[in-house]
Amino acid sequence: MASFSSLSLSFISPYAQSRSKPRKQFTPKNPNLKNPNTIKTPPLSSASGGQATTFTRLPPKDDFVIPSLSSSEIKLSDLTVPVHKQNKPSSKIKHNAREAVKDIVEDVLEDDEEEEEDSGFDYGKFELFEVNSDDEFDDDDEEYVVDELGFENVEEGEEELEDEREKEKGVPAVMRCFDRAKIYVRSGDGGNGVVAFRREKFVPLGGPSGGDGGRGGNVYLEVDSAMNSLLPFRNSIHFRAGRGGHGQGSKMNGAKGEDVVVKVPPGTVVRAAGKEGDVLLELLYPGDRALLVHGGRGGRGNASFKSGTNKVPRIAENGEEGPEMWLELELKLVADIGIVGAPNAGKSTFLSVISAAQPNIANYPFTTLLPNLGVVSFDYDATIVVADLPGLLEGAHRGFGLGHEFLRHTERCSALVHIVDGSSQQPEYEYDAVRLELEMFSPEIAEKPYIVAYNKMDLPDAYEKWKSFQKHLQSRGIEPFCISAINRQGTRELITAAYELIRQQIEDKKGESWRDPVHFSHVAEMVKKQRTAPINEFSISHDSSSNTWHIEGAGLQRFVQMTNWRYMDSDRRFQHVLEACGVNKSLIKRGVKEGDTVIIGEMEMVWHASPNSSGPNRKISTDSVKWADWK
Ligand SMILES: Nc1nc2c(ncn2[C@@H]2O[C@H](COP(=O)(O)OP(=O)(O)OP(=O)(O)O)[C@@H](O)[C@H]2O)c(=O)[nH]1
Ligand SMILES: [Mg+2]
Repeated sequence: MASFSSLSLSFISPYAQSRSKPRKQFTPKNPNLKNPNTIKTPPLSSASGGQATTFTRLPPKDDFVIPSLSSSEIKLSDLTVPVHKQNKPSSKIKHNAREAVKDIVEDVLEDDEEEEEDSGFDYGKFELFEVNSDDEFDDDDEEYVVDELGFENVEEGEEELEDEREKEKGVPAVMRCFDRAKIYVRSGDGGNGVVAFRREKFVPLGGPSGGDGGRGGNVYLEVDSAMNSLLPFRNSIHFRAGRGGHGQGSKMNGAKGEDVVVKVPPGTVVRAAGKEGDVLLELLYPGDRALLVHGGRGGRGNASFKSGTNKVPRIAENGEEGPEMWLELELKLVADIGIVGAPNAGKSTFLSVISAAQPNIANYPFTTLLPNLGVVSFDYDATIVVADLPGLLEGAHRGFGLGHEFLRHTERCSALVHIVDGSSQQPEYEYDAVRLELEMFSPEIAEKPYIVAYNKMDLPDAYEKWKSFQKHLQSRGIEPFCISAINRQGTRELITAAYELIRQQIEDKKGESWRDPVHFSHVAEMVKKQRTAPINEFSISHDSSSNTWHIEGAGLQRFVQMTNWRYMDSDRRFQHVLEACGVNKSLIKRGVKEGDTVIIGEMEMVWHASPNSSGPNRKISTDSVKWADWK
């Protein structure tokens, strides 16, 4: 209350006192921007298109967990880790002659690498698939069981720890912002109405001529086909539409506030912030547009209040404040085919040879940190969009590696191409691990049609293992393709086969793509409905310790906000409305007493009971002046 009275001194009208506005203050993230109001309303094309980028650097090492080298088994998930040469586990048992030859070749290769590499770190992954044969192939069954159990325990503990660490560190900002963003939108306030009277020579008593305020600008979301990520929202997240112009004399109405159109990429899902799962909108195709919030209504000028009983109204309204909302955007890429596989399998290489996309390709895991899109054109005038996703690791569904961040993009794909690295130690194991991750992440994704492609057939190592891999998959009823992405061998056949899988769906979609862009307005209507609730819908709560009555009701609050207390007729109208909508009656029924505080929206009033008119009266700066005194 003390702060209230100090506030009132600076108020324009000696009569009026307003409670401090409850509107939230939005502090900009950038500390250099001291005043949030200095953020300019962006122009119509406020959020320009951004490119999905491929980063060639490895993510910071801190983001990945160094595996326990003492563990008896190196897991697929360990691939992310640069392993120190000296500690690298080596396979001791040769399963057969071919393995032995391979190991010799590897040893030679390792020696070469050691000479070249000064850092002592090796990002190559294939060695890490090795299973420490000491445990797995131990002849002594009992020991094996004990070892296995012991290992299981250690593994569980480690996994929990790793989970926690992963949660703590999260993923780099650029990856988080690629497909998720939180934005603030606020439509423009309406302009104020004005009190004016026509004064003209030879026109005595020209009558009221105050014009209405203009309506505030609307906020729209629109799909921009040039965008393919939500990265532009890293820099600007506040979108405010322009305020409507104030009314003027000679019945001149204020200008309409400037609209704001926030551009988003195709496939953007919109939720109200903090409400998981509550999808407000899905903007899928170019040109789709949604009206998010209507601008505030312009306040009426005194010309609009002229009536048979009041020909000289001295009243005008404030413009309605524009509604505001925080929204969460999520991008789900609209790709027909998703390329999945373990890191370094050759996914980006495959995309680069089947489309014009130029993703970065390098011989280490996690070259691709953000998904890349490519368009594949077939001879017969059909095109499909293919997405190359970051590599998947064992444990991806629980947050290991990077792939899980992007796994949900596969939800919209009609089919998957699963690339297996033929040069890995155990391609079958790599295949199984990735499939398992897909299944664990979402059974729906796992049910999508998919094609398996065994890559790097040009390498003798991969060539040798192809037959056993093929048999392994055939035994499960899957016929794998073999390709050499780098030499473009088998790639055309592979993508054509993938296309055949989804041909029907593509043709169905074709019809859809010719549809007119959809214009949604249900969100704005919903917000409007909430704000323009009937004025007689309110609830009353009483705080007996401070003798305060709170009256809650969207319609009433809006009415209070639009009442311009500068004009004397506003008070009369306000009292009349409170009487008419039943507030006074309800308060009397609930036992309101002389001097109790009544709060409606931003307004704090004192209850005065009198024989003629009982009702809440605005507090006035001097207690000696009473409503009845100046009525
Ligand atoms: N010999 C051979 N090497 C290949 C083939 N395809 C890809 N590679 C190489 O394998 C390495 C990894 O290729 P990428 O296309 O970057 O693999 P990726 O699956 O996209 O890897 P991440 O993005 O890290 O998950 C690169 O050095 C490629 O040159 C192939 O058919 N034969
Ligand atoms: Mg890649």
